[in-house]
Amino acid sequence: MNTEGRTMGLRLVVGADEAGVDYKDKVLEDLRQDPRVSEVTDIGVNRSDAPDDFTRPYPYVGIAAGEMIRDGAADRAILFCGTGIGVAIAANKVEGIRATAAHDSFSVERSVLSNDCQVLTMGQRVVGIELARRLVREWIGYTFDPASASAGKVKVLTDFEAC
Ligand SMILES: O=C(CO)[C@H](O)COP(=O)(O)O
Repeated sequence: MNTEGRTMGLRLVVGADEAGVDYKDKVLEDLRQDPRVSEVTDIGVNRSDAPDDFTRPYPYVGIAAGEMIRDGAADRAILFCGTGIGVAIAANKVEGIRATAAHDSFSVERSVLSNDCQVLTMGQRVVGIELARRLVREWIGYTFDPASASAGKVKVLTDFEAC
C-alpha cells in the first residue's frame, strides 16, 4: 500500500547481457502491459548501446540489479544471459539478494514460496521464448508468506549475512 492506501504494483528490474538481450526485450514488452506491475526499469544491455556497453559482461548486469533491490529502488528483478547462471551468481553477491536460475514451473513457484527469491534468471540458450514468457508471468504472481514454514529457513540465510 502507498501512503494514500492504494495497492502498489511490483517495481521490477529487467536486465541481460548480449546473450540474453532478445528475451529481455520481449519480456519487457509483456511486463509493460501487465497490470500487476507498476514500474519496469530496463538496465540493459540494449541493441542501441555503444559497442562497449552492449558487450558489458553478465556480472555487471547481475550486480546492478541486485544493488537496486538492496537499495530499495526495486522489488524484484528478471535477468537473462546465455544460461541464466552467470547473472544469478552475480546478483547473489549483493547482500540480502536471493537469485536463482529456473526454467520450469515448479522451480519458479518454489523460488518464491520456499526461498523468497527476489531475482529470477533464465538462459536464452536454454529455454524457448514462449516458456520464458510464461514463467515470468507465473513468477510475478507469487508472494512469499513470512508466516510460512519456509520463513525460518530463509532467516538462517539472512542471519548468516548479518554476522
Ligand atoms: O551464460 C552466460 C554466463 O552464465 C553468459 O551469457 C555467457 O558467458 P560465457 O559462456 O562466459 O561467454
